[in-house]
Amino acid sequence: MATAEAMQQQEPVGLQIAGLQFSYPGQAGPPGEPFIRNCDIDIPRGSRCLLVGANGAGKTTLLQVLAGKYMVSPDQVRILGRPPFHDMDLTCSGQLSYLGNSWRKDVSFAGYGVPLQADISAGKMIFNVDGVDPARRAHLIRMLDIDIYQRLTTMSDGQRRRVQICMGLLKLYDVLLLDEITVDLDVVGRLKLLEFFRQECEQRKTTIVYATHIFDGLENWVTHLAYMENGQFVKAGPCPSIPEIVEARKSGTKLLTVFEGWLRSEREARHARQQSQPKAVPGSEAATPQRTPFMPSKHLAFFR
Ligand SMILES: Nc1ncnc2c1ncn2[C@@H]1O[C@H](COP(=O)(O)OP(=O)(O)OP(=O)(O)O)[C@@H](O)[C@H]1O
Repeated sequence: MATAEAMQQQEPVGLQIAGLQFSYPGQAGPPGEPFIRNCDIDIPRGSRCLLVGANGAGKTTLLQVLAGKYMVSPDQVRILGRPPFHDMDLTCSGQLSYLGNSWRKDVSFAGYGVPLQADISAGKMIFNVDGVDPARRAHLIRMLDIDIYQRLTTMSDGQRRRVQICMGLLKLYDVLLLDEITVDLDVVGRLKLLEFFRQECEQRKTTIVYATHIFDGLENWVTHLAYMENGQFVKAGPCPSIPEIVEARKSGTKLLTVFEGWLRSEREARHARQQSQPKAVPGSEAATPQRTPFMPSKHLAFFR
């Protein structure tokens, strides 16, 4: 009998990265290379890909490139077969959506023309969004346990976050890019949301890429994995193709333990490299970090 993962292999590709190269203006990768590089992967529709890596590895940068926020060559990123920067209809039509941390920081505005910190109730905020299936709206409000009569100004960070997530999920999406959106949620809220995402993938073939540092409850949730180190994938693909994940599933080892091992090895290797480099004399040219000058003709990054 075909496994769920084998069946997903037969699905059309939801998201494809091939030969992607990207740097922020002035940002240098290794000598002669861009910061984001070697990030090739095919993620079939209906898959849930976990994006992991140390702080600064490039997860948010990659998700924002996938979301079409920065220009890269059209053949380097395809979402549902289309380039996200050039094909603005992907985001305008709601097929592609990015829910990120910046949303949380940017609390004065949550989209849809409504100030999030206005002295109004959660219900007024949520019901302000047009063209929403009422059953989906009711399901989200129940699943996220939102008190629609509570005023936004009286909410805790986590309660306000639930309203933001609810608004972000009201419309139907084919590809969801999630950038650490569950940090403020309590355990039950987080597990319910993960279950909701699983149903979206299984029933509607939504494709999800989820960057997070919280691994509880993801053992049997994730179908694909991409582990980033310093702007590139060092392990990536369907879970059955990654030996450490296969082994962890067999032995019942937690994902947290696997990722902790990878991150510790990465850190030790980095420290060993730093130790082996010749010490720079403070104040000398070698001690001053050199930045690549911004050259518009060489950098393809244009901000939307
Ligand atoms: N707008 C920007 N301009 C220049 N460099 C940036 C910009 N945003 C991020 N960076 C740099 O890009 C690198 C990757 O950052 P990014 O936010 O993508 O990492 P991350 O893996 O999401 O980290 P974290 O787990 O801490 O959220 C970092 O070195 C960061 O300083």
